[in-house]
Amino acid sequence: MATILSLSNVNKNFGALTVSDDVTFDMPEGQALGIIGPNGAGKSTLFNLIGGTLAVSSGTVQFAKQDVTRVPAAERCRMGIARSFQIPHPFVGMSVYENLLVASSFGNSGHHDAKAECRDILDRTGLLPKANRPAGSLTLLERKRLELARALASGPKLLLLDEIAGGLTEAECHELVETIKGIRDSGVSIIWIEHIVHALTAVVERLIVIDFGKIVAEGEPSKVMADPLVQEIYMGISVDDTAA
Ligand SMILES: Nc1ncnc2c1ncn2[C@@H]1O[C@H](COP(=O)(O)OP(=O)(O)OP(=O)(O)O)[C@@H](O)[C@H]1O
Repeated sequence: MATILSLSNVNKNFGALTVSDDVTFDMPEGQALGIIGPNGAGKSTLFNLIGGTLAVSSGTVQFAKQDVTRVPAAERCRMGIARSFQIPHPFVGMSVYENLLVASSFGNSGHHDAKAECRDILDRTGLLPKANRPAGSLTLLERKRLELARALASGPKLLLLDEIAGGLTEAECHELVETIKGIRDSGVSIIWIEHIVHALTAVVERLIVIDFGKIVAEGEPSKVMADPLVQEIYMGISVDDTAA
């Protein structure tokens, strides 16, 4: 399987604060990869470095066999890296459908028929009945779906999902997981940062744990979650507690 994304010794410092610390990993095309870690561990920063909204302090980012370390964010989007944000900010005065058309015109879509493609994405993300509603009138779940749909409309090869399930009810979360599984099964590579671990592990086949900007564990999700170090870092269960 070809490598879609490769990070080599990526570092990011804000003054004296190191937020990405020698991050190195390869991601095969078509993989669904989860990233977890405590608040402030540097997860969203990593997305900013992959998407190009932040420049690395050192190290390299390769996407689809090209060195994109110095490539601006808009160009990376056109190359096929799309992202959903923790807090959705759609164009609230535009319709849901128009929001997708905007994303399609800026992205990597190259669709022969962008309108038909956007309608198909609305259908796949459950937003077709809301297509002509102003984006500002959507519920939280619908806004999350729109965030996903806009990212898809840009024609991604790699989709970065930043805490997309946050704030949803259990039932809503389940609905969204099914939609993301559909995207994964269509062959789009996915990296998903999420605190709702059961939602994440329902989709991803590999998990990376970040703490203080450093990768501290990675591998098959159930094995990673059973690692005592991960339990201590992520869930506050210390090895001593379990022994008591
Ligand atoms: N532009 C910036 N300037 C200075 N410090 C920053 C900047 N962006 C992020 N940080 C700091 O970097 C650290 C990592 O932030 P980041 O948002 O990447 O963490 P996170 O793991 O995504 O957290 P959360 O789970 O809460 O979203 C935090 O201490 C944050 O305050």
